[in-house]
Parts: sequence; structure tokens; C-alpha cells
Amino acid sequence: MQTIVFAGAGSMAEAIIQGWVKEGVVVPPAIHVMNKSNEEKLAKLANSYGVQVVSDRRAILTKADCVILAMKPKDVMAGMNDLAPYLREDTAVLSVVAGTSIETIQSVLGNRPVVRVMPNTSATIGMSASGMAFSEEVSDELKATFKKMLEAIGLVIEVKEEELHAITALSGSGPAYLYYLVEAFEQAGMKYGLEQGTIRSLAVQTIAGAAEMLKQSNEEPTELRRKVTSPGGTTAAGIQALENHHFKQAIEACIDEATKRSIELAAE
Ligand SMILES: NC(=O)C1=CN([C@@H]2O[C@H](COP(=O)(O)OP(=O)(O)OC[C@H]3O[C@@H](n4cnc5c(N)ncnc54)[C@H](O)[C@@H]3O)[C@@H](O)[C@H]2O)C=CC1
Ligand SMILES: O=C(O)[C@@H]1CCC=N1
Repeated sequence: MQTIVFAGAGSMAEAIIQGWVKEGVVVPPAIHVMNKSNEEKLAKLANSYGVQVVSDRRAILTKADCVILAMKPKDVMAGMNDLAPYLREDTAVLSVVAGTSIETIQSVLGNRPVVRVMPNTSATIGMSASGMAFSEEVSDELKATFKKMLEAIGLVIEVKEEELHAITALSGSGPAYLYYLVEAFEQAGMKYGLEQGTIRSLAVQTIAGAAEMLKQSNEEPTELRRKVTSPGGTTAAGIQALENHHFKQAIEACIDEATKRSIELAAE
């Protein structure tokens, strides 16, 4: 693609740009960024990655091959209304906005090719876990292009659009739950006199090691857990405490509430 315009250049846009530039999937001169406010952020993106700051919206938007919606859900309707007059019929839209449906996007921007993607902030280091869903206007060739662009920021799985609500809850928000887990490990470990830095290093390596075991061993999580759990040992005592505190129900409630919020955002 020759001309890609980010409408909204915040944390998610930066994570994607960083992944693309590092992997060489999209060259910096092809990437144009604009914001409602925050000129400073635009200058930072231009300095760090060599992307172009949009000064003449009409000139850039009328030649855009793809516009990326990367503003907050509350700003997306106004944002799309600003873009609508300038887009060509064949300009594709890629949206990372949580909740906003393909139908809503097409109701404002017309029946053009739309891909909805739910990445996560690990895109910054090429480790996103992203779900993506296409509108029927997206050709096989364009699908392949988008897939390649999204693989540059991590794993990508094509799903049905309605599944994106639960995916937003699981992997879109997912990094935050794991950071919260590390916060909880630190809080609990410090009670026993351990240094916060020591706990951080051990917790991070434990999570990374367990993730790699899940990837590399081909074993079920239940089996991997069994191998850690000696009868009458420490792990059994810890897992029992998690069960007593309804760990699985807490996780279920977390995913339920986040999914519900994604559905609400779609309706707002
Ligand atoms: N942060 C995350 O972990 C993830 C975020 N998302 C989605 O990505 C989207 C962006 O999130 P963040 O990057 O975290 O937000 P952010 O607040 O960092 O950036 C949004 C940017 O959009 C700009 N903006 C607002 N209205 C605009 C308009 N009309 N035209 C052009 N620019 C406009 C703002 O000035 C701001 O710089 C959200 O819709 C969110 O649902 C998706 C997956 C993960
Ligand atoms: O919290 C949010 O609404 C966004 C969507 C997924 C991650 N952050």
C-alpha cells in the first residue's frame, strides 16, 4: 500500500507503526498520522519512526489506499464524519476501535472494504494477539495484504465479527489482567520480605516460561499444571486457596463484564 492514514495517533497507533516499521512491512513515507489534538505526539511519531504528519487532510485522504480508525470509541462517529467527504470509493478502512461494528462504519463511510482488528498493546514488540474480521467487500487479495500487515505485529486469527466482543475481553484487554497479576504477586511477596525487584524478575520469567511451555510442549494446561503439583505439596495448597477464593468464577466474571462492556460500546 502506498498511502496509509492513521485517524487517531495514540498508543495503539504507535504500537502498530512501531511493528510495521521494524518489520519493514510498510515503509515510513507511506504512513501518515493525524490527531484531533496532541500535536506533540505527532511530532514524536515523525521523529521516532519517520512517518508523515498530515497537514493537508484533503490532499492525503483523497489518495489514501487505507484509512485506519484508531481513536477512542467515544470519538469515532465524529472522526468518521470528518473523513467521509474525502474518501475514494475504493479506499479501505481498518478499524481497531473496540465495539464499533462494520455496519456502523459502513453506515457513515459507505459500503467499502472494512477490516476490524482487535490487537493488544504487545504489538509494540511484535507480540500482539489479534482477532480480525472482514466485511464482504474485502477481496481475497486485500485479505492477504491485511493478514501480512497484521502478522508484522504478532499473531492474527480471522474470526466472525460477532466473536470480536469476547476477543476484546480476552486478548484485547488481556495484557492488563496479566500486569494486574504481577502487581498482586508483588504485593503478596513483599509481605515475606522479598525485594519488589526480585519478585518482578521471578514473576516475569515464570509467566514467560509458562507461556513458552504452553506453546512448545503441545501439552494441555491441565497436564502442565499436574506436573507442577506434588501431592500434599505447596502448589496443591496454593491451588486450593485459589479454589476457596473462587478464582475461576472471578476470571469468568472478568471476561463476562469486559464482553458486556464491548457490546455496550457498540450500542452507544
Ligand atoms: N490501548 C489498547 O490496549 C487497545 C486499544 N484499542 C482501541 O484502539 C483505539 C485507540 O486507543 P488508544 O490508542 O489507546 O487511544 P489514545 O487515546 O492513546 O489515542 C487516540 C487518539 O485519537 C485522537 N483522536 C480523537 N478524535 C479524533 C478524530 N476525530 N480524528 C483524528 N484523531 C482523533 C486523539 O487525539 C488521540 O491522540 C480505541 O478505540 C481502543 O478501543 C484496541 C486494542 C487495544
Ligand atoms: O479498554 C479498552 O476499551 C481497550 C480495548 C481493548 C483494550 N483496551
